[in-house]
Amino acid sequence: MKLAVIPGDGIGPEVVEQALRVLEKLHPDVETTEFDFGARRYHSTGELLTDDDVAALREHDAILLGAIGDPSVPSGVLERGFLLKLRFLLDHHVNLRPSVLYDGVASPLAGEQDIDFVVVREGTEGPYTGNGGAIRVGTPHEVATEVSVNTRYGIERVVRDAFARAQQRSKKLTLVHKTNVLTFAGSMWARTVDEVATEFPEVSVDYCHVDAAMIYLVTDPSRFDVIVTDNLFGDIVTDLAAAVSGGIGLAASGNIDATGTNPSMFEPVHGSAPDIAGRRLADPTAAILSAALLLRHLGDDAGAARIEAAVAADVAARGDQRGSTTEVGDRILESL
Ligand SMILES: NC(=O)C1=CN([C@@H]2O[C@H](COP(=O)(O)OP(=O)(O)OC[C@H]3O[C@@H](n4cnc5c(N)ncnc54)[C@H](O)[C@@H]3O)[C@@H](O)[C@H]2O)C=CC1
Ligand SMILES: CC(C)CC(=O)C(=O)O
Ligand SMILES: [Mg+2]
Repeated sequence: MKLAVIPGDGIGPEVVEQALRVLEKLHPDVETTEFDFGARRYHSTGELLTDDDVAALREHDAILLGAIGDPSVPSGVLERGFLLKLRFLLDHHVNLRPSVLYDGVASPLAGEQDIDFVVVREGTEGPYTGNGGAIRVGTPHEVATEVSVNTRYGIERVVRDAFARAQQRSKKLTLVHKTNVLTFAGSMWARTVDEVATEFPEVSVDYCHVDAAMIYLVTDPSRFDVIVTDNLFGDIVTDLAAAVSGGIGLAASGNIDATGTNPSMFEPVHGSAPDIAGRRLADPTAAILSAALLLRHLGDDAGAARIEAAVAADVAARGDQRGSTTEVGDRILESL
């Protein structure tokens, strides 16, 4: 396995270190190439992501990323100029974000909870494409636009992927959008879901406006199995999904090119957490579970299941005594 590793900024290197230990334990022959993308490289060279970088990344079977973003760089420069650019260039159209409440993990929600759903977030379109601009900047008459780009091609492929996952799971798919207000894009999403649904007659289809979906995520998360949604809604929904499922430190994700043309990239849902960076306080579990998604994507289901079992055992045992980043890694490695 040829693995590109992007530790990135903030807590990224701390959590990636632990995920790599786990991957190397299961695949001692893994060949890793480390890339120094992020704030430090940007400050020293001015570079974010060059054509040569992308070509080099394409030489790998998969990419493991920590996080990108740093307070020393204006907001958006690294996020847009590196992270989104990379997701778009590698056509990571399926942004896969499972939410599972593990046994023994406390949810902030009251009562017994049964949370096991996956958000299939579109990863290459929506309002994240940089289609917009600003005029009269800095004046009282400034105007800014950020246009959401939705293509039939882009929606259909992610919707079909979500249906296929629902077919393999509990056969229930929920479209989350805001069709009552964002009528142009919303209509295309809803019609596409209706059309693709005819290929999956066993999957029942539900729809929630995104605002109501946030209510149900807190009051009745068990109603969800597979959620399909656009890039912006999916970003927001999955931070709340993480919070109700035991915290952002446990939430894994995959940025997948489902055609297999480009290497897919696996990363925690969280960001670089500058508020705790450098203090060994970060929970590396999300990065470790992202490594499990990586292995499953590459066909090693048994390895992925071993990591998930080790994590399940650890989160059940740790209670609120998680310990340092390294201690969590040590325990999960030991359990493996
Ligand atoms: N995929 C990526 O690389 C992402 C990058 N970002 C970037 O990260 C930077 C910080 O963004 P924020 O909005 O603060 O989001 P964040 O996800 O980095 O942090 C939000 C909160 O969660 C906590 N947290 C995050 N990961 C944790 C972990 N593993 N263990 C324990 N606590 C954890 C942080 O301490 C903070 O209180 C920004 O530059 C942002 O653009 C944000 C989200 C995703
Ligand atoms: C920083 C953004 C580009 C990414 C993000 O928040 C996410 O993918 O969850
Ligand atoms: Mg996010």
